[in-house]
Amino acid sequence: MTEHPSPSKLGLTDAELAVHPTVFANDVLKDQVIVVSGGAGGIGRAIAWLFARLGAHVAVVGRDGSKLDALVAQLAERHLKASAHVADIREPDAVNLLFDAIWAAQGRVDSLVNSAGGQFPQPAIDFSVKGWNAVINTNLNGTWYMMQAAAQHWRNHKHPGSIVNIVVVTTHGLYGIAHTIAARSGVIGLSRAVAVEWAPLNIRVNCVAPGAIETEGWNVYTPEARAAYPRSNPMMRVGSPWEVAEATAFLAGPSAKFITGETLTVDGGGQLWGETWTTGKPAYFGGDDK
Ligand SMILES: CCCCCCCCCCC/C=C/C(=O)SCCNC(=O)CCNC(=O)[C@H](O)C(C)(C)COP(=O)(O)OP(=O)(O)OC[C@H]1O[C@@H](n2cnc3c(N)ncnc32)[C@H](O)[C@@H]1OP(=O)(O)O
Ligand SMILES: NC(=O)C1=CN([C@@H]2O[C@H](COP(=O)(O)OP(=O)(O)OC[C@H]3O[C@@H](n4cnc5c(N)ncnc54)[C@H](OP(=O)(O)O)[C@@H]3O)[C@@H](O)[C@H]2O)C=CC1
Repeated sequence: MTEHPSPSKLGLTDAELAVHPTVFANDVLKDQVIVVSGGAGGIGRAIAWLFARLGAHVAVVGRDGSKLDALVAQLAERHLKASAHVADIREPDAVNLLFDAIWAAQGRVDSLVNSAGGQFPQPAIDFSVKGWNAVINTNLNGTWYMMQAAAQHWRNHKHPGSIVNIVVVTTHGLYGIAHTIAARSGVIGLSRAVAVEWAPLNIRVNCVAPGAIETEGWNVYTPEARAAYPRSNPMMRVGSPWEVAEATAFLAGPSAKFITGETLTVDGGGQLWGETWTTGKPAYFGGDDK
């Protein structure tokens, strides 16, 4: 994967996330257990901090154990409850064992937030089979394995639950990331379908669709593409992971107890106005990319 690292860190640091003001009351998720995939990434990390600060035990999931352990240590320093779980969401057996382990250790799971995911920018006409499969397996199949394992455990334990899937805004042709638009459209459709099937199990399923949110995940885009992201919406700025975290807390918790099958867009109005060119603006559209 080609990386274009920024000279400065993108997104929010743990020190900032520890004190960022929140609209929620301190104990709104007290005693709850929340699983956050991609919990050591940019958006997942903000979600982990917010949910832990709201009183939950946060089980953070990813492939890189050292990143997860470092985050759990940072949370523990502030007397916040968290545990680190290494798993590749593309491996259904590992995902099932993950939920077995969290239930065994914590005795409950209340919410699942799927923030693990990503893609690389490339014109669709040039996608390789391996590249296409990497994006579909991660974002559609991986998210599904997590959703199904969470729901099966809730059914077995006769416990209510809620799922929030972090997706991408799919209403525009977002140039250069067609594979992820396909995968995320699948997740949105799937969420709507199982919101109905799983309502009898007292499981709600919603999505949050972020616009351009500054995180280290952006290192897969060129500095020129990143510099243009503020023009992707009429607020003329990029979003913060905290803004996605608060929308996620709203949907995951009791504030959304009558909401299911919904997708909440957090994009500064980008669906209404703005330009997003993940591979640069082509000459055809008035840009200078050949
Ligand atoms: C309308 C509303 C307006 C809204 C405005 C929205 C604006 C949004 C702008 C930004 C959109 C989204 C941003 C984000 O989501 S950033 C945060 C997410 N994080 C990432 O994306 C991190 C990087 N991506 C990943 O890690 C992916 O998950 C990935 C699928 C690439 C990783 O999977 P895996 O580890 O399996 O992948 P590999 O590195 O092994 O690669 C597998 C094959 O994929 C192909 N590939 C990978 N990178 C590239 C590349 N840069 N170019 C072309 N092809 C690539 C390739 O075939 C790989 O195989 P090989 O290595 O063998 O060649
Ligand atoms: N930032 C943005 O502008 C936007 C982001 N999004 C989406 O929001 C989600 C979070 O994005 P963001 O936090 O910025 O991205 P990051 O790249 O910062 O974080 C993604 C996390 O996902 C984890 N992950 C990736 N693949 C797997 C896997 N197979 N199994 C387990 N964990 C995995 C990674 O951890 P590890 O490497 O340890 O496995 C990483 O911590 C993604 O789905 C992203 O596409 C949507 C719209 C815009």
